[in-house]
Amino acid sequence: MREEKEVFGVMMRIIISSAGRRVYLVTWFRQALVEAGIEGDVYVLDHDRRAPAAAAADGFRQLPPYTSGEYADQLLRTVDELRPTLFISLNDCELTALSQGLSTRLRERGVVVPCLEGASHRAVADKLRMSRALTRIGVPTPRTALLSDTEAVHALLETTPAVILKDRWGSGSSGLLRRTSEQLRRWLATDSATRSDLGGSPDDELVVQPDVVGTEYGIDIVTPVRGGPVAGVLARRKLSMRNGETAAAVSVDSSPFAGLAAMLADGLGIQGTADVDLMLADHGAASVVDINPRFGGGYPFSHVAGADVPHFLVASTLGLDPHPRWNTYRLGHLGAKHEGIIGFESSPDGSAMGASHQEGAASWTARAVQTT
Ligand SMILES: NC(=O)CC[C@H](N)C(=O)O
Repeated sequence: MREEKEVFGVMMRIIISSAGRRVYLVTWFRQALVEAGIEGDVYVLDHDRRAPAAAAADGFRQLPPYTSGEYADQLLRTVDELRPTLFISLNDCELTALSQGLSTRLRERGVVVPCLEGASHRAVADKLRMSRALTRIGVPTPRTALLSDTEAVHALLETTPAVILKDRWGSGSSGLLRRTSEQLRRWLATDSATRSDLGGSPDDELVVQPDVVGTEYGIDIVTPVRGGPVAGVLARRKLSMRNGETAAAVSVDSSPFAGLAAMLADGLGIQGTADVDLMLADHGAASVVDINPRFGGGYPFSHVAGADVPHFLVASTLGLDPHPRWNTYRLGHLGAKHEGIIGFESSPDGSAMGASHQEGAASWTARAVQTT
């Protein structure tokens, strides 16, 4: 696929579901289409009709919450209406639904849906299961025990001076607490009725892991959208976190992570892109602490350094050769996230309708103008 040549006759509609605040991804997918000369558009689906990403998209449809019995049927109706070529989700709950059969129903409609299959998805969504699954496929990961499994926790405390506790089903570092092993031993020795609250979650919803001293890295493992060998790995060293997401990071050479990426891609059956957090201990050993089978909060740092995963995913969906530059980026490039704001064209009741720079939105604007 060459930027300067138009790909005649190809019309590609991309749906980014649960796009939320990730305006940049909508923009980068739209750019990927334009730069490759592919006619197409990017639609956003979200429960929140004021989701910022909706304002950056060519079109928007509101969906019920994932917990609603209406969610799956409404999603299928929306897909039948919009007939996308590629459907990607940025939300872990939605990815759970996709991995449990919804992706099959979308694929039956001819839509390309990169996601993990059920067992692999369960393995990455649950940190207890993840540690077992990764150990089984030979990927280093911290020893993990459920807080409610007192025996396993005591055994783990023997191996480390300090531990971290985090949400078993959490994303990023949600619910993260640090305790010395001695503090946790004392906490466990206290009568459960009079114990201080530890993070607010029930004991079987928190996992305990050794507090690995080292440097945190984030990588994206990129594979073809229908699965296959690793096509690229993008890496950055995290400098700061905010709300469970990387806030500042510097791009680094990904080659030290190539072996690990291949094991994960093969062991889990990664499709498209997966965001992986790693700790590199001071003595050099890497261990995987979190896996999100989607674009995560770390990808923007690789993109601003020059990588272009949206381009690769578009090419992979259409069976075209990607431009090899998608997988190159400047090393040592520092990125820092900042606040942004986007304007919506509004309907008379104030609900978000889309942005004014797009064709689709232009008719909404006209409709809004007519009715006021
Ligand atoms: N929310 C997420 O995507 C998880 C955090 C992500 N791995 C990051 O480093 O930003």
